[in-house]
Amino acid sequence: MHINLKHYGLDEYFQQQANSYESWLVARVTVQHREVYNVISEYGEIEAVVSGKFAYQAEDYTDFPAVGDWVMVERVDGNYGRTVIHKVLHRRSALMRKVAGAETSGQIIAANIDTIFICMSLNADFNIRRIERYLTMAWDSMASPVIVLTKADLCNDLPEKLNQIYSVSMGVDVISCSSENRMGYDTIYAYVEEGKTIAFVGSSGVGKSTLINYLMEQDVCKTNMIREADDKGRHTTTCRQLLLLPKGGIVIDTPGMRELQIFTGNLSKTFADMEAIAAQCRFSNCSHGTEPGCAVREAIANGSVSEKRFVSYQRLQREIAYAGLNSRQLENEKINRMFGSKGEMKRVKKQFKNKKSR
Ligand SMILES: Nc1nc2c(ncn2[C@@H]2O[C@H](COP(=O)(O)OP(=O)(O)OP(=O)(O)O)[C@@H](O)[C@H]2O)c(=O)[nH]1
Ligand SMILES: [Zn+2]
Repeated sequence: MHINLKHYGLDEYFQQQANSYESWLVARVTVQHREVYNVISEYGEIEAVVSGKFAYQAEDYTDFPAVGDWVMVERVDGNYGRTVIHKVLHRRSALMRKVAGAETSGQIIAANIDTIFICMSLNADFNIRRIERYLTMAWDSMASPVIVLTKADLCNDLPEKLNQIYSVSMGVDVISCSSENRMGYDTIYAYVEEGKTIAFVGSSGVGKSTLINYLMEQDVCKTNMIREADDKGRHTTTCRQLLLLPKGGIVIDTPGMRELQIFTGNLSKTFADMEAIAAQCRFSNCSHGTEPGCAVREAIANGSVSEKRFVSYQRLQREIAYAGLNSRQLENEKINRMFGSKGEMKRVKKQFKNKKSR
């Protein structure tokens, strides 16, 4: 069996990293169970576990592979048994969430997503503040967000809702759609590209599965069940979490994507307007409370910024602080996410130089 991994999104960025591990095979994670993964290599799909050394060296959950990750595995003959994951290649993007409980460590929900569709229905689920949260998270993941408003058929004030969305979406594309008449579906399709990975987030019931089934041209869960051994060797069936679309492109749909809590957020992009105004406050550390010369309070007073948006901005700021990370840690976190670690970044740079000078 020979599988063309380009269809699964293997491009120059990952191939170049993979080239530096000659004795291992490059593969992409398609399913994550608790400790067992499914990975697809050019020889087909196989179960995999991380090596003992890998687990020992991992500092937190984010170091472990996630669905969408490109990994280096040991070569195995034939498509049976389990292979060993030795390395996670540097992620181009990573969607994170808080780990349940009080821990401040994050968990990767999915990696290497190119376009993330933020779904919200135009009826019951409609909530501008929720869009702000998702946008903040999407920007931070380094995937490009697109807003998808579903159930347009159940909405009788679309222009007004769209205006509300535009006021917070800052140049992000907005698509409204309906499964009733397939309005907007072609526009969504236009974002799907050979070798590019997409994902859908949003509250339960907004219509994510409906859209995925449409793109897959079939009922995903019914047709993509795989039989495999669980941790205890029992045979179970699971749904693939990374799927090839029939006309090219890849969709990631993991249980964790379906409800997301904010872990880290990139406020400066979602709230570029607020930050620009805040930069004009007399004091650089202005809390926009009672300080004199506060440009934010002035903007609210003269109506150029809505009070609600300001409250939402402050709440998100607090949440990010609660996640236990200051801006410096956030930066480090980003470097880690992109390059594995600072040491790893140096190693890759060096490798690249050596290659060029050869
Ligand atoms: N009227 C209308 N109903 C829709 C539309 N899209 C989806 N639905 C219905 O909404 C319900 C929920 O849709 P799903 O696609 O299962 O929603 P989901 O976001 O995948 O939900 P979870 O699996 O819980 O995350 C289903 O009954 C769909 O038929 C739409 O555009 N218009
Ligand atoms: Zn101020």
